[in-house]
Amino acid sequence: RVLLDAGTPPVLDLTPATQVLENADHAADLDAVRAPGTTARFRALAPGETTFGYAQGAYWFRFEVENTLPEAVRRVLVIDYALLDHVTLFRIDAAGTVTRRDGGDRTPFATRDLADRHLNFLVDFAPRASATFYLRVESQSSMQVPLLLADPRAYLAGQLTSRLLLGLYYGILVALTLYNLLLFASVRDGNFLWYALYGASYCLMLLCLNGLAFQHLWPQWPHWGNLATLLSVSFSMITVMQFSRRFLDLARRAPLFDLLLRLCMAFALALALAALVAPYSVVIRLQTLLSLAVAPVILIAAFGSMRSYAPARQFALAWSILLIGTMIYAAVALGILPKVPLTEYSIQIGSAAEMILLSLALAYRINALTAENERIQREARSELESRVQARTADLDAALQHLEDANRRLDDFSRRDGLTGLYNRRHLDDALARVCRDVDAQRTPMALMMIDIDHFKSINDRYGHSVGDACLRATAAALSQAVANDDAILARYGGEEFAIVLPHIDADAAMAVAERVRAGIEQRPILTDPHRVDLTISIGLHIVPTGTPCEAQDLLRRADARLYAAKRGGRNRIEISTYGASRK
Ligand SMILES: Nc1nc2c(ncn2[C@@H]2O[C@H](COP(=O)(O)OP(=O)(O)OP(=O)(O)O)[C@@H](O)[C@H]2O)c(=O)[nH]1
Repeated sequence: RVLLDAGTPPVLDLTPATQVLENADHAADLDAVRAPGTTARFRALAPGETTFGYAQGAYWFRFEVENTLPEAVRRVLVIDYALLDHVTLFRIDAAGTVTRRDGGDRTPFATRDLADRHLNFLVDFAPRASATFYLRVESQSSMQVPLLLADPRAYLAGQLTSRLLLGLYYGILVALTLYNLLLFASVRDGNFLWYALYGASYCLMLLCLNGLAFQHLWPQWPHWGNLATLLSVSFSMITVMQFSRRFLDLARRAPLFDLLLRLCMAFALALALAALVAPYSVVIRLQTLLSLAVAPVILIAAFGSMRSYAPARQFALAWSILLIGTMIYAAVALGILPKVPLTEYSIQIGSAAEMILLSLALAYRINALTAENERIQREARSELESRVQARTADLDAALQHLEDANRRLDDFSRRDGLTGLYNRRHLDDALARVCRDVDAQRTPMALMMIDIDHFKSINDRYGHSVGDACLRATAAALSQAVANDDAILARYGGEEFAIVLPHIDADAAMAVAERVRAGIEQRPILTDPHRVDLTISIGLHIVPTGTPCEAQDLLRRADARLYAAKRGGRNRIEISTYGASRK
């Protein structure tokens, strides 16, 4: 029996003064439970015993209240749990009058005495009057019946604090949801969308579970309120599983967990559809079981991915905090931890921290992916650069080869095939160049035209191949004779050679010519089995300092001297300068 006196606390826990009776077949009415035999079967509640699991039948609670004060007292009877379906309160006065009140979340919200998320009934006590209460509770949800008897004003004042904390909590959830929705709109990364959907369904689920959705969103539609609870539970699970699968990249990193979560998602979706037709009690029980399975699967998957995937660490931390919050809440329900705001709201604190951490984890993941992308791009760029460099080097080498080949080809086209000396084409170019040089530097120069004497007769006598050998030997002898001079030696045609001597005066040129002539004369050509004695005739033309040098004129004049040497008896040198000539 509860006594209302001056010392009674304004919010009183009725549990110690309450008796309970379980009526498995729902059939008993007030008279039946008041029958002497049945009354005796009521048992006192154990300390803190307010939850009875998913109960099949109806529960009857019984308590007596006596107002010992000399004035009338108004109290509110509160059931501190939002989801009970049908609650009937019978009050029996001392005179035996029975009054009945009905409530529960299957009854429109407006029927409640106080506009509060918890079911409540106002009860008035006359001075020094007492009453016995029978409370019949029937629900497909989990049977939780924490009874309070409170001064209405004190109760509502206490609710203000809890409303403030809940408001703060939902504010955080809504802000995070909207923030991630905006991020999805700009970044177009599906993870943000799934996070936002998870945030929204989780928020709705908690609003349903703590009675605020019924009070504020659909007070007229209790049936929809019950359906919405089931749907929000299913969608919270579906969205959190999809978010986890995507965030942790389970399809690639842990295909088995991915498959497991996909099956769970399909099951959760099936339960959402079942909620439309199946009894609430069946669906909510299966959902509770499923959620007990899903939470550890996600946590294990997150811990498993941690080593190879850095963003999984924050994910695992976020989940751990939510689970710790849930465990603290369970510990409070089991009476292991005291019920203070920090523990009472541990699920809210845990899930708010979880949502914040997950949001940070998303940002971290984006950063990590961006860094990874940049690294790949950087590597691809440097790979490309090194390939371009390798190709450029190949190209350079090919160009070099081509240049060398061209040079060799050019050189080849300027060489005489038989003797290896420069040919006439080269001589013409070289002579023109030397002319320009000596003109510019104002130095003298000389040109020697050389012809082998009676070469035709060598051919005729020994044969053409011996003639060729003689040409090669003569070429070698000439090269040797002018090796130390700055001379350009060429085979001018047939058995005729030319030597250009740049920057040389008449005497020096004459000395070279004499050395060349004597060299050939003194060195017979030995081509087994023949010995051929050769002589040459030389026409030498000198361009003295200050005289313009003209290649064709020079050739003509040197050639003229050569013929003079032939006419003069051969094996001799004829020399001329502009305007003068001498032997
Ligand atoms: N074996 C050989 N003979 C050549 C070559 N080019 C030209 N000849 C020969 O050289 C001879 C040149 O003779 P000619 O110009 O008549 O005069 P020569 O016999 O040298 O008499 P002179 O010049 O008057 O002393 C010709 O018989 C050509 O056939 C060659 O590459 N090889």
